[in-house]
Amino acid sequence: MEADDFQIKTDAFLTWLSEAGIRMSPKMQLRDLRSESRGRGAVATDDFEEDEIVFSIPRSAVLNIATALPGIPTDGIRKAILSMPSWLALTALIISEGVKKDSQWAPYLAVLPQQLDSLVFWSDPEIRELQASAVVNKIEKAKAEGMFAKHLSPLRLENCDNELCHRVASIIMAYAFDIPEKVPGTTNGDAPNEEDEDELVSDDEVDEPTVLSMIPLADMLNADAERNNVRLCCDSEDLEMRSIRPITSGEELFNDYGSLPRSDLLRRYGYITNEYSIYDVVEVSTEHLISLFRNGGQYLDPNLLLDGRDLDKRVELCQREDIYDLSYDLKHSDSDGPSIPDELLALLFILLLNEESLANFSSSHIHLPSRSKLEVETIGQALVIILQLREKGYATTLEEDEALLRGDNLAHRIRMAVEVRLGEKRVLREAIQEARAFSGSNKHMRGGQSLEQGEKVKRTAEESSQPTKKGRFR
Ligand SMILES: C[S@@+](CC[C@H](N)C(=O)[O-])C[C@H]1O[C@@H](n2cnc3c(N)ncnc32)[C@H](O)[C@@H]1O
Repeated sequence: MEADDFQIKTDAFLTWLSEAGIRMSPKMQLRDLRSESRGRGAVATDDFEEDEIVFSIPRSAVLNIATALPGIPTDGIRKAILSMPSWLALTALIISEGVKKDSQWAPYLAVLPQQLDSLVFWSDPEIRELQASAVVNKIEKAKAEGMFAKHLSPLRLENCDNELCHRVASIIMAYAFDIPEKVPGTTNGDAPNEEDEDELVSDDEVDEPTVLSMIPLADMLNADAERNNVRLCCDSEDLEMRSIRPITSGEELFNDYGSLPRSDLLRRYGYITNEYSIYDVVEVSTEHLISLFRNGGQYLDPNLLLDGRDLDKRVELCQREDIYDLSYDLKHSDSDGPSIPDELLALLFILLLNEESLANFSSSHIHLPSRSKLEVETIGQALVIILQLREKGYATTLEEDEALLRGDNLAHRIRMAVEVRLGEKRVLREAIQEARAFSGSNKHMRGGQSLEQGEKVKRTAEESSQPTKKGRFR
């Protein structure tokens, strides 16, 4: 019964696509990929060369503020929608179209999902399985509900409750595109004139205004990190999905959702694949790091602690040097750089500088040392402690998570959560290894002398309980 319903909706959508002027290459098909847990998706049924049009969509078929606002009958509601943040405006428009019997987009709206696995729909126990992942603080369900209450409730749209608002807002997060407001090179869609062309040259630093849009069919494409083979092009009158490399018959057509860590992919799209693990990150909170230098005497040598004024002075220096951030992302090392970002090393460098070097640095405005000079032994040792503490914030170990995933009794969401937290622990282990290898001179560091003797930084409890780890501080 459900399968029939799925196919009926797909067929009605395909008919609508053609009536709405969407032109599909005969070399592609919209397919039912539920057996592979990917809902609908598009597949090549013949080879494509690079830069072929896979399908094109007239702007009139797109659902956005330009096309859907005129369908709102009340002047006051139109004005209110125009003054909202773009995602809320689009939420209001989709909800309004959803209750219209004669909506121009009805067959399209019917293929959008009723249920999603984005993190906003997870229960508290499910979210707890993400453990110390920073993504937990980015879900912001209550904040979204505050926005619904402020902006959408006053419109009194039919059926508009938190559940529907979350569903529509999450569909927008996973399905919508930001496209240029105008066809590039034109003013309000007219042919370019000479003045505009001059402006385009001189203003190329200025961001093009964009409009958040639901683009039928373009949003039926799945994504899988580096496997993307098509891209939406917005530089013609019609929007065009084009191949970005040769595609062989039978390949799925994959769009690019971005280089997202699996935590964010899960939050925004409700799925993960191994392909995205290369983008995994771990956030190290600056607040936690600073508090360790303020009162973390049970982990750091008490001689490395700083009083409030000294800490404030050093934080101000970090801000002056433009390396102070609320958090720092660790990642897998790759051709773009190492696991630990330069800015985090620079922050620790300033926190660990001895008084004399700090005074020189502070007054003379000399530049921060280069990366290789920041890879100082003392900084590495402090980092190992900071990162091990970060790792201990997760309730299970990397090895326990690996064992859990070897079993086949995990519910879908729990398995995804374990994959995400395990991916973060792998990044942490890599960063710890990287920090352990720092061997630069401690000359300008506080307590440098003793640190070289391996006595100033206390071993963490974890280190002493893991005899297989290299005992740098022993
Ligand atoms: C833009 S839509 C793509 C169309 C979607 N498959 C459908 O049937 O409506 C994005 C959603 O597709 C699913 N998706 C995309 N790529 C996927 C993949 N590689 N594996 C599993 N699900 C995927 C996720 O549910 C995601 O939120």
